[in-house]
Amino acid sequence: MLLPETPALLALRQAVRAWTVAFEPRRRVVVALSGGADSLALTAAAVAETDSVDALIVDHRLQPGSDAVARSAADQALALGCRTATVLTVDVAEGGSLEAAAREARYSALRDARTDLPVLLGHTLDDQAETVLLGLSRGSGGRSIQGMAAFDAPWGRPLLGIRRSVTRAACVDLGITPWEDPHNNNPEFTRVRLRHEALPLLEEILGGGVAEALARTATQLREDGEALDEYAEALLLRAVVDGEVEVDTLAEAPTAIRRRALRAWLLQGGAKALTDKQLRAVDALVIDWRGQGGVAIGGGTPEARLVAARRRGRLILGFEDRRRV
Ligand SMILES: Nc1ncnc2c1ncn2[C@@H]1O[C@H](COP(=O)(O)OP(=O)(O)OP(=O)(O)O)[C@@H](O)[C@H]1O
Repeated sequence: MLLPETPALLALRQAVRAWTVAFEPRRRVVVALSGGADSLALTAAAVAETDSVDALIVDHRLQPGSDAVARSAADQALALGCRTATVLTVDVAEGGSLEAAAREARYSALRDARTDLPVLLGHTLDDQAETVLLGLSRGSGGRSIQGMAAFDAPWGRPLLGIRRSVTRAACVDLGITPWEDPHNNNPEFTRVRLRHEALPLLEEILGGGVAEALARTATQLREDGEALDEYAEALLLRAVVDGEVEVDTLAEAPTAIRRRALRAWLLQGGAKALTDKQLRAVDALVIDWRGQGGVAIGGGTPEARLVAARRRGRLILGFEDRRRV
């Protein structure tokens, strides 16, 4: 299908072209297609800008008629010029958050079906802005507000600089009708309220440009974060001896790098759901040593706690029997 040269479609093609040059020189991609405007517009641009596009559509089977929605998205993908369009049917685990379970089932099915190609997702600048705001509410530093990466293999996000209004306009230009997910208007979801209530209010009060500013901030923080992570990794390499960390080597480093090194060491040692409070307590073993006891970290077993402690100038991470008093 030859695409009309409208401003929306040209902007989308430019975004996909830049992404492909940066991350996929083979010019072969998979597109994760929900049937919504973002991923449909992405599919059209990917067909125009790469040599081969396979569409994967996940049917979560959570709503009546979901098979027809998936089938119709597959037909649209083929009409747009995809090489293949495959519907993946998944079973969503019950119990807990349905949204999270659906996401997990979706990403796992996409990962299994992608062969060795990157999977492009239709996240836009608006999604990025919402992600930053959601991250702010978690409040655990730069990492939680650096948003989504343009490429976090195998997941590619070429549209992070594109407004949602542009993907809508592109669908109009293409004469295709996107599917509207009923969840996108359900105010029970925090993200939906951010989209329809919080962001428009912020735009009004602050005079516009808020979504762009949030997305720009995310990009900058991600770049800074990646650099700091690299320094932290190098520091850790110098500081670790037989799995233990030499305190003196860490203590010299600036806080941002030292904390990142400690975080990486704890995660490598099996820490789970590490909190800022735990990390600060472990950091205190390095820079505020008063002979205090070890710090219990999530990631132990029912019988044993995972504990970071300081012994003879080194940090050690080990299991401690929970029955011990
Ligand atoms: N049913 C689906 N089948 C295939 N791809 C999908 C499906 N649903 C979503 N996607 C892909 O994921 C992108 C993001 O979708 P959406 O914003 O609905 O996801 P989300 O639940 O917010 O998940 P995320 O955690 O990835 O942000 C879509 O643009 C599309 O590329």
